[in-house]
Amino acid sequence: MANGPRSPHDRTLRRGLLMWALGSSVYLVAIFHRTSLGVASGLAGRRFRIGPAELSMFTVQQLVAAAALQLPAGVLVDRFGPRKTLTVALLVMAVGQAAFASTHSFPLGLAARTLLGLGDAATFVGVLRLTTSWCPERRIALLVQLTSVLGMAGNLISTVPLRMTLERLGWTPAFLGAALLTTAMAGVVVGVVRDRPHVAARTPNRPAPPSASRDRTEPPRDEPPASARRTPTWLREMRADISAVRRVRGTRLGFWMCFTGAFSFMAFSLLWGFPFLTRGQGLSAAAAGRLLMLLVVVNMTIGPVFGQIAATRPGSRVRVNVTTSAIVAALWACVLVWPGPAPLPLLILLVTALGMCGPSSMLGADVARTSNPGDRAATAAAMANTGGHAGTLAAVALVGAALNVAEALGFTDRTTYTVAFAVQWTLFPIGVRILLRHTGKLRTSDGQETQPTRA
Ligand SMILES: N[C@@H](Cc1c[nH]cn1)C(=O)NCC(=O)O
Repeated sequence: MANGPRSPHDRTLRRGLLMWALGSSVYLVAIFHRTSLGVASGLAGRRFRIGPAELSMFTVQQLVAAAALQLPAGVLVDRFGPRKTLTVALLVMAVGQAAFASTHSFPLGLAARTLLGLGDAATFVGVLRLTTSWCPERRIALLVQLTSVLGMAGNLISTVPLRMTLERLGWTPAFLGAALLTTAMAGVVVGVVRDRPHVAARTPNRPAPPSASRDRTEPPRDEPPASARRTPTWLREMRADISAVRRVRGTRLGFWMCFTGAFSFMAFSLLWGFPFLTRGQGLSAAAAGRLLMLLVVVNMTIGPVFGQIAATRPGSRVRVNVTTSAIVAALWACVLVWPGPAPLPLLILLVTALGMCGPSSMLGADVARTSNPGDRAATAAAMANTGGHAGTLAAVALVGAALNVAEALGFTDRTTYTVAFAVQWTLFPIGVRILLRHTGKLRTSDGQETQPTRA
């Protein structure tokens, strides 16, 4: 009977889902902050008295901060637990958004966006660690994709609802309100989130005992040499954790899956998609906005599908990731060689395929997670996610540099954008080639992809 007494297992599962939901809400808040400049860029230009180049610096600065802190954030999550790290991340984002709400100075604005990026860095890996600690293994891949779906909801809130709030309340109250809500969320996390079931049963910073699934190549932790003993213990242990995770081949494979899966989609959705569609392809602002909305909707729809595939057929994660990237690369090639503006159905196909890239790159984080022991889940996922950040920064920089050169040479808008996006296209063959090399290493003698397990 559904109403009968619940078993301890059911109770743990329910609490696990509550923890996941709370963690994912933190991620939603982070994605809201990450994307909140989109509809506010016109207002920001007037408020800070800056042009498009400085405006894009806000986004790039935020990305660089998130990328730089990604790996340390993963290690901190594994060491101090998701509750503390998610709380600090929320408070850092709240301070960043409050500063962004109050200042008119461009350098201070940049500092505020840096804080937003730093806080953001800990959220995805924090939720991932919370999920792996609380939920059964067979549900994790799907829940991680659903986390991303909720993140996209944060992206949606930062579009029309944020624009309406900005119009009604104005810049400072709207962003201060967002900062206040973020602080309130930190209170909820402190009050409700617990790092794992039965806290008392485990040691505080090392939740799981060394497990049989740890990489066999990992050397024993000998006494460090005298020179190394001058380094603080926490720093030595942090370095040891990072290098242990890096040595696992599945982590490196996950890195390149994230790199290849994320770069084009992220550069398009965060910065260059809108000008490409309007100035490069001649669409109206409204039509370009609808295509960017389609990108988010596809991302949210495909996430659960890829999550289910990862949960039931983990051996196909690499294939799904590579196939998605190949489709996107082929569609980009069609759009870029099309004589004149590409037809709308082709652009719709391209944007739909780009929307699949978010869930596809998440598969890389999942491969890294399952290739490492559970007490390094966040570090492993962070290392893989760094691949996505590195690819995104490379694509953003390549497109930006190519735009500058093409504009200086006096090309038309369409040619300028075609050249710039052709340059970012070159990252596909590079990423896929390295990725496939790592896949080759992951195959066993009978040709099957190995299935690394986690603690
Ligand atoms: N789907 C990935 C794409 C990405 C972005 N940066 C690095 N990879 C993703 O959303 N990861 C989670 C995140 O919030 O970074």
